[in-house]
Amino acid sequence: MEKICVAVRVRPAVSEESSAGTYWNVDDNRISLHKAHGTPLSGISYAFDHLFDESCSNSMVYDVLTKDIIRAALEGFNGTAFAYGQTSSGKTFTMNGSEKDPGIIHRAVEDIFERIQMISDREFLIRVSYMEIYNEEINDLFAVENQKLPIHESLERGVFVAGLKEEIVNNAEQVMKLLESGEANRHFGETNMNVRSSRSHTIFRMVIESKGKDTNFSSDYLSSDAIRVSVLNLVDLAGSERIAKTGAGGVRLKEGKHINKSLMVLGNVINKLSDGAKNRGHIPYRDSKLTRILQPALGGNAKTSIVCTIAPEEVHVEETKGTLQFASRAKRIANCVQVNEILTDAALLKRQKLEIEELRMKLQGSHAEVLEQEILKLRNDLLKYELEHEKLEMQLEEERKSHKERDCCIREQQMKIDNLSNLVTFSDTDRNSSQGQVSGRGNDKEECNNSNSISQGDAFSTPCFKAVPSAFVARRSNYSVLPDYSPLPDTISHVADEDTWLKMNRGYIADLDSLQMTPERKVQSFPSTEVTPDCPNENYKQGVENLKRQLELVIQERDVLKRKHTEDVVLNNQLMVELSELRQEAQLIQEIPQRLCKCAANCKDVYVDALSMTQSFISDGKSSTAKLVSSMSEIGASLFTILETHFSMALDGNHPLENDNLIQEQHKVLSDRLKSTIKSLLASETLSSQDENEKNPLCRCEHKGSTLKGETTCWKEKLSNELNTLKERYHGLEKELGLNNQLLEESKQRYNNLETEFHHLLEEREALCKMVSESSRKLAIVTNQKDNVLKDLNAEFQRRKDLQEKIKQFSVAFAHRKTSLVSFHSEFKYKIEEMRAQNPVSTPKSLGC
Ligand SMILES: Nc1ncnc2c1ncn2[C@@H]1O[C@H](COP(=O)(O)OP(=O)(O)OP(=O)(O)O)[C@@H](O)[C@H]1O
Repeated sequence: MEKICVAVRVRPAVSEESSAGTYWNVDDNRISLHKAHGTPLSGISYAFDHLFDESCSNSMVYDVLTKDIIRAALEGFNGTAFAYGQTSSGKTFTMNGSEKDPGIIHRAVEDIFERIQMISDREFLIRVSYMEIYNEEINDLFAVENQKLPIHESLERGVFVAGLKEEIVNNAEQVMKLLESGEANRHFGETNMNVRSSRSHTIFRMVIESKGKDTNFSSDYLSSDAIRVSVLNLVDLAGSERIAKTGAGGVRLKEGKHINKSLMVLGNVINKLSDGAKNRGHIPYRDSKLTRILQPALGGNAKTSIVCTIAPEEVHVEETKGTLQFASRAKRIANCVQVNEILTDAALLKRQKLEIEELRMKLQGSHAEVLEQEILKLRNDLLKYELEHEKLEMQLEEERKSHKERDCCIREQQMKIDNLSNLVTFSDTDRNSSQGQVSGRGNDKEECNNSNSISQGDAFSTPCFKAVPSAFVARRSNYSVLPDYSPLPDTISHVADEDTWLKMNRGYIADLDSLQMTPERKVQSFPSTEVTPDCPNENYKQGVENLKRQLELVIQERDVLKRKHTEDVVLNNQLMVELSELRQEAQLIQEIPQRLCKCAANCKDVYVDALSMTQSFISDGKSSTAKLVSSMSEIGASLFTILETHFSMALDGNHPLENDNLIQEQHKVLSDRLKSTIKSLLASETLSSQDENEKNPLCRCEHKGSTLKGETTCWKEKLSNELNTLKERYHGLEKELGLNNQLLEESKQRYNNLETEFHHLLEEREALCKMVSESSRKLAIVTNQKDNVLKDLNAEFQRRKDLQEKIKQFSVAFAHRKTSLVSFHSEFKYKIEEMRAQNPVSTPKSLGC
């Protein structure tokens, strides 16, 4: 993107003005309005890329502002240079110049042909055309018969004027001659402001085509066959004008209206473009032929420079301010510039061939080796990644398997623990019952004694399992409702007999033969920091349950937070939409002062036209009626100017009330003028008519008319009618102005309300943002908690594993003890048998002792 280059040129003053007024001060690249005694007027100061004061020549302007654009045009960039400013400010002087000091167009033409001579490696073809836009119609200045030409648009040519004569030119002289003939066809006219005023906008266009001469390979081989086409527009605009000042009527008036309208559209286009890409919206290029033709130069593909010409006289202050405002807006526009190259088929083919050649060379040369190596390396890397991937997949699979196994194992272990607990509980009951049996066994013994020791061996026989099956079976059947964990005995001596062992191992498939004999060691009771001795398994389960519940809660909370977050995001989006709507509305409101400004300018024109028409009815220009009308005209015009100033101040963001001094000054000047007019009129009136005149200045005119000699009655009536019409129009305008003011007030009010609302919304949005960040923070905490819970679960899992390991050790030790008990039992039996055999008389009773 490239900004438009904007410069301001101050024309030398036409006449010496009284030093009482204001003046424009040029300092480096800044221009500001100063009071007579040198103090700058606040708010009226502008800076530009370049500023040319009265002493600057056209050659300086060309060198600084346009030379680069002209040179870029030879390299294939589109270029446009135009002059803008009020009438008689020096636009034509800048573009066309004089004999002594040729203007931009002449210098550009000469420069182009000089440069072409210097560029040896390219061929150039230059076509020129010259057109004017007169009363919104395009005329060919090279061929007078080509009038009212239409504008067309095509993909290849963009926007173009159909039927416009284009002359192929070979040298500067040829162009100069053509220009001269074109100038002759151009519309000029005399106005109060300029004896030779341009009544049309003119566009001198040069189409520069170039092609490389050398078709062999060169460093620039890629574009040797491509054709570069650039369009250079040199534009001299007609000047904006105040009809009151130019004194235009009839044809001039019509021309002036067209000029003003097209310049207004240009101003609108510049305004929109200066708003920046985001806010600009529709650009009204099509509203005038001028903007349509200049479209590429305004925000399009062209290097553009604008020279804004101003008149330094105090009487033109308002117009100058308008021009400077236009210039400062234009300064903000950026164009997108690029070389215009057209590829012919041959060029395309050649370009592709070269590309293929280049690729082949790359492959064949040492580059190919590097590439091959690189490919090999990449392949190796790929293989490595694949292998790693496979390995990781296998690991993952193994992990999954082991995880499953572990799960199964845990479940099994859990069952075993349950069984053991049941059995331990059962063994207690069993022991109690076996104690009862022992005490009952005493009776049995007695019975045995009675039955002569038939069942002696029963004293050592294993307790009958079938004797207590029902309780055990009942317990087993209620397995699932049994407590999951019961304390294991501290020593294995409590479960010393084989049957009880068998009972204990029901449901636990333990291959006793495979059990290794381990050295006897003291079996630790179950260590558990958290497990209470009375019901540790229950506690474990409960702990796990709690953790699970916590996890669920955390997940729930996370879901709620997520939902809330989504809702917040939706709300935020809605707020953003509302915000952009409000901004658009505010934009519209901001445009109101601008519209009011235009409205005031139009009203002023109408008012001044009407008064100048009235003046034309008065034959005696020195009569008091003429004086009255003329001073009314001036006062009215000044009033409108004040209004315009106020609106333009509002447009620039300055509140009119803030510049109270200026307003008061203007007000004072006006009242002084009014007073002096009334005084002079009063002096020529009779005493009787004086009172009446003071009350009603319009009646005064009538009376004056009646008393003045030499003025016919018919004339008087005409004048009075005219004045009445004027009065009505003036009142109408006053009303309109009042309404506009009211509208402005309302708009301001609305704007303030909107601003307040906007602030509220911003606050709300901020609060929402805070809530969202708070929610995110909570979410992070909850996620953290969840991680902790998962860690706890893993720890729990590990503890269980350890526990199972201990149970296993306990089982091994238990088996070992059992084996030694069994061997002890059989040894004991054997010894008793032996003793019995040695001492057959000893009684079982004594043996039992
Ligand atoms: N920089 C300058 N130096 C000397 N004379 C100038 C300069 N600028 C303008 N003038 C003179 O001022 C007069 C008006 O200038 P010019 O015709 O160029 O104004 P303009 O802006 O083209 O007016 P319009 O819009 O009416 O065509 C001419 O006589 C011109 O020679």
